[in-house]
Amino acid sequence: MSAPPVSQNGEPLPLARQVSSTIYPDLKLLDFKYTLASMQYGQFITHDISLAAGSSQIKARTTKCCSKSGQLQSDADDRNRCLPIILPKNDPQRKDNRECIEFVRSRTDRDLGCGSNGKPVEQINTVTSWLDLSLIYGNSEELNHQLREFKGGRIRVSKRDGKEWPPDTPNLSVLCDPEPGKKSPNVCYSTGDVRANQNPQLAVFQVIWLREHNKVVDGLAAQNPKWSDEKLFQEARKICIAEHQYIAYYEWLPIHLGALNAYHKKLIYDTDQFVNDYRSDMNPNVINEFTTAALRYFHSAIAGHLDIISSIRLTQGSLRLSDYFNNVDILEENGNFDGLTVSLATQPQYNVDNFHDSEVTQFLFRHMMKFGGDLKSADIQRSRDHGLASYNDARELCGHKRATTFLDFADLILLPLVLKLEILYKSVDDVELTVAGSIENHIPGALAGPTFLCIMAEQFTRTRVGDRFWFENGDQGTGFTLDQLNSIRQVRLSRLLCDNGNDIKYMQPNVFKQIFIGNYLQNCDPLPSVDLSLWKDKTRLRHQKLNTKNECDDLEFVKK
Ligand code: HEM
Repeated sequence: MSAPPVSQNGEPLPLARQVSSTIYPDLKLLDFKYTLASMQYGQFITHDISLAAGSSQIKARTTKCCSKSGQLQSDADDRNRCLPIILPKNDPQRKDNRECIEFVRSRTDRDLGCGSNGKPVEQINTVTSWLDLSLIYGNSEELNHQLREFKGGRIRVSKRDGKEWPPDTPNLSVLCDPEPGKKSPNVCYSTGDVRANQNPQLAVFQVIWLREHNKVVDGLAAQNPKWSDEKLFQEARKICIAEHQYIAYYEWLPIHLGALNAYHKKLIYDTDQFVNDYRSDMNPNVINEFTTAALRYFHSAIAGHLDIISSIRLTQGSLRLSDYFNNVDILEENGNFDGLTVSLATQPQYNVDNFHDSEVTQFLFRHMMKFGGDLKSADIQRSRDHGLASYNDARELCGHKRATTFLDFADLILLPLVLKLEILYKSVDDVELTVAGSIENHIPGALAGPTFLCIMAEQFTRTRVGDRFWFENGDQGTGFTLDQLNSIRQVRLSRLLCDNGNDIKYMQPNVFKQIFIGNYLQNCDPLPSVDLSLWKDKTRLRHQKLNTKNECDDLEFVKK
């Protein structure tokens, strides 16, 4: 019902940390094509659509299963709350007298008293599953109201150095890990998502999109001075969500799923017309196998250091990621905001493969300690916590032959890695989706193997087809006009970085890709942006014209 899985013969599965160190060693291989923006936008998309209730994605929780210094706590045996990640005897962290890494189980429908008897528990997503910029606008009306200024349709900001930043949170010690003993006040942003301060470049995107909303809203207000705060806010929100959906599906997805694959699966369309593929019977919720396994595969693209890079792409400094988890002070110091933004568009992401940077596998959220957590172990432990389908089940569901021997896995996985699976697991049916899915050979043109691609394609279909407000659908009441839609289809993330950085003058058109032939660094101005004049209220104009000509009868006719 809720117990984590054991192996087919009833013995425990290999320790998650053992699997992590055997399959995912630290090797820093740079991707020669894609930038850190590609990795970081993936996390931004994730935070828009998924946050498992109860899982700590920023720092240790109050329920302690394993202390910060790595000792099992009294709650550790409470299997409803705790599943501490046990360190194997030969683990490097054992030398520091540590025995475990903190792991609190996700909350389920049973915890909320709404599970059904006799059915396995289900985890709960605490954010809206739609791609709706909920991490900027909030996941509830209450939070949305806290975030709004209720003047001119704007989102509340703090102004510092003449720039707009998200307001400071009153929950500094809950959401951030402030630097002890620091003289100047610590910055900790209050946004639509609790994870906004988790790492500096995630926070960069939070700031960019907040400023984009306020930029769009000011543009709309200039076109339509009579519009109310509510009208301005909702129209700007609708435009920003459309821009985000366009960037996610037409810029980001083709890189990760493969452009042809995305096209054939009807995730993207080559058209200048409306596309209305909404299905009221489509469940848009995030699939557990997607969010707890497939999408997390891109954790391997995380770089353990972040460069600070000038507008003309000279590296001016570098910082260690684990020094800046849950601490975004750096964004507002010494003009670093632009330096970190430009670095997103310049620094290569790490190869999407089975290697992970030790900044996230040894030092995650370490906050002044020598060691910290291990993201890969957490991914494996979380997949057990959520009771995911096995690799063999998922593989079969996605149209591949069910394996009966380990060698059968060699159709999709390189032999040396199959052998590692055989050493770790007792039976082919014990092999976990999150593990084997992440070592499949990539499909040409995509950044994942067939099983993860199949799960991701299913999810991204549900996310678009299950969205009644999908930006391309041309709904008469809620959608855009064709001109407006085609203007949104011009937008690029590059232009957003230019417009909403502090003072960025140059950018390559596709910031997910490194500067190369066909993607040269160029002046920001010619990069396309949404033409807000298309939102000038035509009905009012026409109304005025007709009235001035005293043609009220014609107006009645037009209305009809
Ligand atoms: C510096 C970058 C990142 C850090 C530090 C980070 C950290 C984390 C942490 C701590 C968790 C929770 C682990 C658990 O206890 O279950 C998590 C969950 C997750 N991450 Fe990341 N992550 C990063 C980037 C990414 C990227 C690039 C992607 C995908 C493109 C991604 C996708 C996910 C997903 C899908 C989840 C599960 C969310 C949920 O449903 O609760 N993350 N990440």
